[in-house]
Amino acid sequence: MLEPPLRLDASIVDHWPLQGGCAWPGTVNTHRGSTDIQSRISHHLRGPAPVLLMSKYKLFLLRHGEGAWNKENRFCSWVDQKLSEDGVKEAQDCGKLLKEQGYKFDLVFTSILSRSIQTAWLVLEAMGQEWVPVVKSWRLNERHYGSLIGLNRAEMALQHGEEKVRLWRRGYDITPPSIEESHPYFQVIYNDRRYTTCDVPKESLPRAESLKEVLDRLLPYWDSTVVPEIRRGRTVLVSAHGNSCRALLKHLEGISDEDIASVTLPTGIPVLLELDENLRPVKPRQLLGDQTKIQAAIKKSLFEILKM
Ligand SMILES: O=C(OP(=O)(O)O)[C@H](O)COP(=O)(O)O
Repeated sequence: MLEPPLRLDASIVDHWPLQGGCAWPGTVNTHRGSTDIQSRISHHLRGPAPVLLMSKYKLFLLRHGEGAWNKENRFCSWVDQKLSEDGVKEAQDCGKLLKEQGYKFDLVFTSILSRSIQTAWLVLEAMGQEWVPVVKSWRLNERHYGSLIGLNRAEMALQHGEEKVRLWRRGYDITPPSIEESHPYFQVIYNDRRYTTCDVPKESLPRAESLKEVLDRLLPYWDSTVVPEIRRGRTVLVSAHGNSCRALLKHLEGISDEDIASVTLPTGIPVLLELDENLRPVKPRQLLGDQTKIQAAIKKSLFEILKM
């Protein structure tokens, strides 16, 4: 069997032959104690009596279709933007693809931001599965980008330097400056009725988050609400955001704090994870769809964020 590469980097994105549409997560670093699916699988394949890791559950993660502010290159975060025309099409195409491939969902989880909910609806509609329950939680919201919300990333780079913006965007435990009451989107966000429905008082909701803090607020919900459904054998779709999905991938795949920087998800592309009985991946994640387009989108995003 072809040995997978040790890390996802720009050259691997370029040259590594995709196997069955798989994108191998950039994670090894067993010395840091991360649980690493590559070594788990290699271990099983190299052992005297190879044991095939059994896929017990299928889980789908989806970053919503393109939103208006994705197009304008602005930090959208907790601002409730709708999908752009292209984003609507991405979500519909995603649903068509999942239908063609014969997948059936039992339950969908979304954030309480419209772009993830609208994406879930469009996917279910295209699949003819509109009746499937959709459960919403703020804990799947996009990362709270604090005072950066609404700002254009390219302008930010000119003002603060590319390195600073790269750290704010991809440093695992770097929290951007908090949103202040004088911020143009403060009232828009915190006076929105949806934030009175959360399982914490409005005053305790975040004012800025690192990716680590996203994972910290997401995990209790994941463990208490989503995991039991997966264990019951339900096929779950999580329709969420770039960073809430990255946080989940980090958790499920045991990606290191460093390597998560180079994991990026294109909008509207479903990610299939096959998990064992302990909810650990048994094979590389699969980004479903046209592999040439997917790899081009990943490359573009990695170049833009990390200049890789
Ligand atoms: O709203 C956002 O992501 P989303 O489009 O997945 O909801 C963030 O602005 C993503 O920003 P980043 O890619 O700089 O982390």
